[in-house]
Amino acid sequence: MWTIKVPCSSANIGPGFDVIGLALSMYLEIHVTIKSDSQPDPSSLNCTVAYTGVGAEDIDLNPSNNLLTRTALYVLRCHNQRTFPVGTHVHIHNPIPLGRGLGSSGAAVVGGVMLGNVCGKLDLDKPRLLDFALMVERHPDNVAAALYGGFVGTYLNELNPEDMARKEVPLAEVLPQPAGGEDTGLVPPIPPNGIGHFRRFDWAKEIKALAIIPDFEVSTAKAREVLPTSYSRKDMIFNLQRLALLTTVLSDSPPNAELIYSAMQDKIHQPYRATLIPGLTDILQSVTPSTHKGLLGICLSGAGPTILALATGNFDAIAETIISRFKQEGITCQWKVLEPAEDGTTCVEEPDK
Ligand SMILES: Nc1ncnc2c1ncn2[C@@H]1O[C@H](COP(=O)(O)OP(=O)(O)O)[C@@H](O)[C@H]1O
Ligand SMILES: N[C@@H](CCOP(=O)(O)O)C(=O)O
Repeated sequence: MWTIKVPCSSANIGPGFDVIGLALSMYLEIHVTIKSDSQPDPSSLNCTVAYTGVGAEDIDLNPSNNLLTRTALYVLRCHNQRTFPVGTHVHIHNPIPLGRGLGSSGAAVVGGVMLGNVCGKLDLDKPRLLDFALMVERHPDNVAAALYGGFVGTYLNELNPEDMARKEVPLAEVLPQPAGGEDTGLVPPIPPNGIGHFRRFDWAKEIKALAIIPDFEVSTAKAREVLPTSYSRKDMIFNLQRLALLTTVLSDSPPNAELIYSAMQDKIHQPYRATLIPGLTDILQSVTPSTHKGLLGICLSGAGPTILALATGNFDAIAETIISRFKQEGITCQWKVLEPAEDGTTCVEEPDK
């Protein structure tokens, strides 16, 4: 039996759109058992899936549709293994809210790649696992943070123009088979080596991440559709100037609230996403280190709608202000104080129970 644990993540941290990611201490857990004395069952690809945790009613348990197991199948098929090993059972326990900007899909993809690695006894290293994950979810910020842990900066190699034009690579394209349909026997596209690159930054131990999670979903795909396809030089310079400081000021101990707050300002995604998230602009402008002691900076988490407030304390008061602003829009929220997840994805073999 194996237990795979993958942290959630908060991408962008203000100006670092599609670049910066922070792994946080809420974990997707995948428990894998393989009973090889079972009967082969080609109709289920030899795999049964159970799911507990958030959004259970929305998650497809068919292994050829479920994002996590389908990603594992992609990895297996790239290694000429058409199905899961006979008798595979995958229990997914997921506390990461879906479609809230906390990297649930990135965690599922990273977990799926690791699942494929374990089931196929492939022994792939993390750089190669990153290549596979990036073929399915092309946001290196979430995926590298979830896989490696900590606070990371990432970039993708320049892809050919056709691939560059596609911001998301649907799994249907990497796994050429209609979901639930007949196995065509085709080998899916093998990822090139070293598609994504990452670098870990230090993180000041005093800084915690307060996540205020509204009770509605914004799909990442939808939150990317509202973004412009080109930007003014002025707005790009605004973000680059702040991003250049951000990675360093978040490692300074003690943290400097004034610098962090201004280094977390953004002009290339949050203003556009405000059309999908009532109250966002007001929250980002009105919750500051001068109004709230302990606050260092505030941003949209990933594609939203979660708000991420970096703070050293006073979490209740900060959360209460943001929750009451959302309440004016008829939106309820939950909140959590999270810490950087330093270890990233882990996979531990345990004796069968
Ligand atoms: N553990 C999981 N197992 C299967 N599918 C998942 C899992 N986590 C997320 N997903 C899929 O990813 C979708 C959310 O992805 P996305 O819109 O990118 O939001 P997020 O910001 O949470 O990553 C879910 O609706 C679901 O289809
Ligand atoms: N950089 C991406 C990150 C999306 O993160 P998610 O947690 O919302 O999936 C973006 O901002 O679109």
